Amino acid sequence: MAAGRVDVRRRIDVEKVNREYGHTNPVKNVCNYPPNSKNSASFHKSKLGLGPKRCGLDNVARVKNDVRSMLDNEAKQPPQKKRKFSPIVWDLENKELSSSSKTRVIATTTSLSSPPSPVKLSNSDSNQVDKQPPVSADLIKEERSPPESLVSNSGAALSPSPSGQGCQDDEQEKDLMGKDSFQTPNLFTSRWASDDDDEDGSLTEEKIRSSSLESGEFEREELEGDGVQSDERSNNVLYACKGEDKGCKLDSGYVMDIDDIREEDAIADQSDLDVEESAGSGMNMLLGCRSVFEYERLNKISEGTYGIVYRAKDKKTGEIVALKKEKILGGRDLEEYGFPVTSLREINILASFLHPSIVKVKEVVVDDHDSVYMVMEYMEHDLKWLMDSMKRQFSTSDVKSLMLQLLEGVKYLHDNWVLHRDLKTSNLLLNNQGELKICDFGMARLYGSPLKPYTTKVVTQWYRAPELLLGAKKYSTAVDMWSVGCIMAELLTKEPVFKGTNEIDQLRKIFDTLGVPNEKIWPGFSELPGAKANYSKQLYNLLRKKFPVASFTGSAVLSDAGFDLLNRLLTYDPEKRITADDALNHDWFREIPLPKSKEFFPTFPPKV
Ligand SMILES: Nc1ncnc2c1ncn2[C@@H]1O[C@H](COP(=O)(O)OP(=O)(O)OP(=O)(O)O)[C@@H](O)[C@H]1O
Repeated sequence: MAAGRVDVRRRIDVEKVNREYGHTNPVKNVCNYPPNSKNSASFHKSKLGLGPKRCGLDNVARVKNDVRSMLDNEAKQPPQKKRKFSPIVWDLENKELSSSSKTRVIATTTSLSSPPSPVKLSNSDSNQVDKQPPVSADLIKEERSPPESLVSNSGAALSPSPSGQGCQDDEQEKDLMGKDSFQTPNLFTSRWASDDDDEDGSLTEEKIRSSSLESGEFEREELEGDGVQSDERSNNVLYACKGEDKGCKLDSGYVMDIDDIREEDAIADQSDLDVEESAGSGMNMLLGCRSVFEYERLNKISEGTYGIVYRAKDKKTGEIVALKKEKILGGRDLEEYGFPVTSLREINILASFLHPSIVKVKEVVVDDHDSVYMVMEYMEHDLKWLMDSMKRQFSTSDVKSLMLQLLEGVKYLHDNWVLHRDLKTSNLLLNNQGELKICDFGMARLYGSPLKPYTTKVVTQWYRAPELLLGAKKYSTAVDMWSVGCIMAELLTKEPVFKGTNEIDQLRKIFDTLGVPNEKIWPGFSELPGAKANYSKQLYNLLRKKFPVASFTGSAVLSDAGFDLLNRLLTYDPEKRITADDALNHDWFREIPLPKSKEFFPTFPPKV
């Protein structure tokens, strides 16, 4: 094992877990939730006071109270090493820590220096009207900092063992789970041994049916001898990609270089916590989790940069779930951390959150190859796929319903100090109950005050805010709100609104539609690194042309109120861009046609 790598194959110290989490009953198995809690999310929510009732919380003082009570509670616990804020919780063995000189994880101790400003109608329109009430003095005075409660003790428990039985050795497993509750998996004959699926990435109805007949038999023939290559194959995806242009080209022309994340991590390293500080406390993310063999793999849904998503069935309950296999990309992440930072972020954040608009992580499971899988509620569609396959556009009331749910989710994230940083239609899932949920938190991170420099290579290019494209290193929640604006436009027309082929072209497309910004409408614009370049000379905001009040051609129409919301989302100056909270209260959602209720939302043919 390379120096500093996390040894995830530790056994659980059941007694320690019981001691740490104050269990009166011994931990039986699986993830270390306290008695009566159904899953880690509810555990963390109840512990952090961030449960559903707190959704929409915008009172910073209340958050601080949560932090205080959390800290008080912690003070009553046996002495532990204190951590600074970190979205990442893991467990390292101290001896390994000392052997690595560079074992630091990204984190931020920051909070927002400038509170949300009054929102003005802006963009390249020269006549800006201040239509919003001033921000309350209390809010401005309040020093905003991320609640420590959010970042401590979060994360599901993970810990693969070399035994192939998840995190326990055989005997312990039998004791904890009941003698016949666990079927010994054969890695080399299981569907989980291979990342491959059908050539077209999906199974036919017939194959899905036959694969569900009896797990094992069908797969055994299909995948004999395939397992050993699976990790190599998934690694090769990155290497092949990196060989080309140092980055991975994604669905919408977005190039994300793994080095960008590292660059960001290095920036964050300068003042944030190091692993050593985090190692002494927090949950072991790999502690006590079940094996992936509890699930029968059905078909591959998607393969992205950071993970492969499968549809799978819980062998015990028959429940259909989505399993995201976190890719171990090799390189520094693997050598120094033993696990990709992006995956740690995603698991840690998702396991901490519980909101109807955020995809629910049920548990984390492992296999014998040290692969980690996030088990999520299964959602039938993502909005990108849906719009690509739909013949008609969403109606205005459909779009309002989707936008409200999206804004609720974004508000929840921002209230809880998280920037998603990769909002796009393929990261918005929709189920047949008309529920929208945000997924893919690989790029998400905590934010706080004072603003810190982060990498600008976040957010898929078409949804990337102008401040990021122009190289601003300090940014905040407004980057997500720009993406929400792009998503609103796309939901109305079924087409991405700014479809640049590269970063320069992306800016050109934005400027061609909204006009070139200037110091008057965006103070500080001219100081941005990219502002000197010679872009378009187009001075006017032509957005209304793309979204007229009426149309005789069947193209998207937008009322004045709807256009006002879109314009406020696609406002150049991040300080003036509308917040999720204000957007939720926008008049557009109160005018006819009203948002469609979820029960009446149309259903669509399944993806598989
Ligand atoms: N819970 C889920 N239920 C159903 N499908 C899902 C679920 N989560 C993700 N997917 C599908 O998998 C796709 C990729 O998921 P995700 O974005 O989390 O992976 P990723 O590797 O980070 O992808 P990318 O590189 O595109 O960002 C989604 O667009 C969606 O189609």
